[in-house]
Amino acid sequence: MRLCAPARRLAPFPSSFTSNSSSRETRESRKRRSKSSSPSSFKDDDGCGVLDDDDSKVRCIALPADDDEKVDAFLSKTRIDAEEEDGPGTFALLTRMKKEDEWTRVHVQSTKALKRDILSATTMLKARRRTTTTTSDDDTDEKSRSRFVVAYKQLPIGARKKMFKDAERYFEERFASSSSTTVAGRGEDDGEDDGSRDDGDVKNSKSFDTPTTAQTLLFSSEHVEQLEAFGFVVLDDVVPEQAVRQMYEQCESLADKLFPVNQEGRDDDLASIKIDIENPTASPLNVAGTFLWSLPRKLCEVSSSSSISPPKCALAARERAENTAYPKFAQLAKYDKQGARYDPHVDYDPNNAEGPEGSRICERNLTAILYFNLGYETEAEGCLRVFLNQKQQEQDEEQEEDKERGGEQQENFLDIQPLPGRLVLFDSRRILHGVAPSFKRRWAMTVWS
Ligand SMILES: O=C(O)CCC(=O)C(=O)O
Ligand SMILES: [Fe+2]
Repeated sequence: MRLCAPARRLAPFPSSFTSNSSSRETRESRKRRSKSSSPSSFKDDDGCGVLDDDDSKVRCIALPADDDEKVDAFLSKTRIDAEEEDGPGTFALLTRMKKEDEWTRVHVQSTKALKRDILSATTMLKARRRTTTTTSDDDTDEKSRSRFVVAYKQLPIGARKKMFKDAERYFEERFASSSSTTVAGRGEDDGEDDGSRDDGDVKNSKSFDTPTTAQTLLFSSEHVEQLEAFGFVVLDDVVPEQAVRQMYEQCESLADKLFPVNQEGRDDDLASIKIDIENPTASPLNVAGTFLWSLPRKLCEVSSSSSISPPKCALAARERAENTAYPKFAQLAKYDKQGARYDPHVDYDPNNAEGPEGSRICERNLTAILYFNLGYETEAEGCLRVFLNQKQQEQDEEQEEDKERGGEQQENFLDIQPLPGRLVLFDSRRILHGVAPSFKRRWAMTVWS
């Protein structure tokens, strides 16, 4: 296995795991907000407009699709900007596609920086509109119909999920005659944890050749022993090159459908993909997800055929993976910005029981990550940084000292390159890890079983 040379001790990653810092909206800021946002009917001069729906308490804002300045000015005027005290919030967003005359619906949830989220979503939708609409003889008509509609409402903490559902219903009734693409960026995430809740789905319109399946013969007893001893194991080329390529292509086709987590300490964009394990070859990423969900069983099988006890994390993961009542999701993550990273964290949080049973953070046992990064073969950036646990580190240091007295001390982490077809498995409850700054688009699929 090719690993990056251990870098310096990790300075820029503060040990901030999950942030729970979203401040509650104060009475004053609510007052300010309601004073500053008065209109009660849809005004449409300037291409901007606001509608407050008294019954649903949803505020709906229409923004021109082609004028960033106007959008910016309007959002500032309505005071949903990052400077204002961060209140929990929810919004959803629609744009109208010209040709098919369909609504594309994008959901975004946010507790912070609402304006930034809206702007990045509008930018993305504009880009998508540009690539999907052809030049038309009826440009005026397109302009008049192309605008973004944002519905949002400020909420007390804890009420977000319900509100999100309400906003969704509101959109359905008001606008959505048909929706061509559904993107669930952050699903039921309440925006306060690591943003990787397993919810929502991405339906991909592109059709693929029948994907090649991932390897079935995978683990040796050494791999299982490594997982037990170190808490993690790395396996290369678990997916044939052709299959990695198909997976990579599907990732790229979904690139503009992912949403930023907007959480301190991480810069990835996410989508949660529903995995149909009954129909593994439904799409290349479904192959990948099915494969990742099959790993706990494989680990246990290899253990029993080699007469070694399966690692505890694998046993617990198998139970979860094989419970057919639990929905199966995989997280698709894209690190796209220059220097995008994910600070050190542990995937498991015993206190986080949000979401449906079977996909809660407090239930995670085994983390399985598959990389699709064609073009990363020679890069030493965007490594998965695994911190060696103390016990192991002490052992390594002792050995090192035995070998070369006075030699350089062993670093306490290992950098693992996100190479295409590489699989990394680790104990979700034991392993502290992060993503070192990446300077090239980086794709990973993760399943927590
Ligand atoms: O993509 C990776 O290598 C790791 C990402 C990660 O740690 C996570 O999403 O929890
Ligand atoms: Fe993680």
